[in-house]
Amino acid sequence: MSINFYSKFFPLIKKGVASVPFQLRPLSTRTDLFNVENKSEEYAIFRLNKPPVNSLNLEYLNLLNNQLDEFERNPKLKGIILTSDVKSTFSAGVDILEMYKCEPKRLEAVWRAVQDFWIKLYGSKKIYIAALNGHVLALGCAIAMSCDYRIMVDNDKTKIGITAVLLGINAPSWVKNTMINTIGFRETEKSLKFAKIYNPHQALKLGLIDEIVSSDKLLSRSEEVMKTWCKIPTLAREMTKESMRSETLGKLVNNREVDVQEFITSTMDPHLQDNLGKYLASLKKK
Ligand SMILES: CCCCC/C=C\C/C=C\C=C\CC(=O)SCCNC(=O)CCNC(=O)[C@H](O)C(C)(C)COP(=O)(O)OP(=O)(O)OC[C@H]1O[C@@H](n2cnc3c(N)ncnc32)[C@H](O)[C@@H]1OP(=O)(O)O
Repeated sequence: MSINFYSKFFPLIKKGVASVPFQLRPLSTRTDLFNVENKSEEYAIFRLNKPPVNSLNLEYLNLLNNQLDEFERNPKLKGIILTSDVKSTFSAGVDILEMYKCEPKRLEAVWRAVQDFWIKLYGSKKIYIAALNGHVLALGCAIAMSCDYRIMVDNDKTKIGITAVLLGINAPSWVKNTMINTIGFRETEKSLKFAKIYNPHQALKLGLIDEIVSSDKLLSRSEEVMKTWCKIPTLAREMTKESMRSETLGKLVNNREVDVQEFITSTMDPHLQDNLGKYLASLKKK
């Protein structure tokens, strides 16, 4: 079995690693939109910070993709805790303004960046723990499901799920596959077909998340889990992750153009544009 999982799927990144010698990174990286805090040589906390809801537009996706590459380039780093500094929201998914009345070229770039993000995250050999401080919707939910473990705050008002179908959208197959791998086929079918949104206790029962903790314990519990997992023999853990995920990953890696075209065609559809307009207005009316 190949252990060169990351380089198999990311030849350009491999090239970067080969040509740029590893350099020691500063202890933390802070931008206006996210914050990386290296807790030790072994793991870091990666906090999204794009109020009000960490929606993902093209520029933000590009920024986050660069940061994922940065993590991959650090051979000592074993894991990342992905969380959000935005009060009550982990992520509301793609910025709907990128999809509404959009230019096809820009929409294509957005979706390619979404694909890149998922491929990098789902295909990473590192340990990703999602510390879900708030709402986890649409692509935000796909991101959480692509991590290795999900811990969510104990707050009945916090929502997690994918409601694409309400807008007339058939979720992309890689999102469906990620969900099937997380909660199984039947629950995925019900969840997507009926636009199910769950509170943390419902999500735990389903296996969509792995643990619930009070908000003050979210990070300490995530770090506790991370420290335990960092002790697992690295190579064996990485090989196990690769063997569990390569088939699902390959389905998008080998099918990116079709996925892009499907997304553009369905998003540009006048009926969907109409729905998106009404949806945006309803979000703003609240
Ligand atoms: C719409 C297409 C869905 C497609 C799904 C398809 C497949 C799933 C897999 C991949 C997905 C890809 C595409 C997407 O991810 S599209 C994003 C879909 N996201 C949502 O439907 C979430 C919508 N948001 C909410 O439900 C709530 O905002 C939330 C529960 C997250 C937070 O509620 P809260 O009450 O705290 O805040 P609000 O007042 O609702 O929002 C504040 C502010 O933010 C704006 N906003 C919210 N979400 C988005 C967004 N995704 N994009 C852009 N802007 C967003 C909202 O309009 C408010 O704006 P303003 O009034 O302050 O101007």
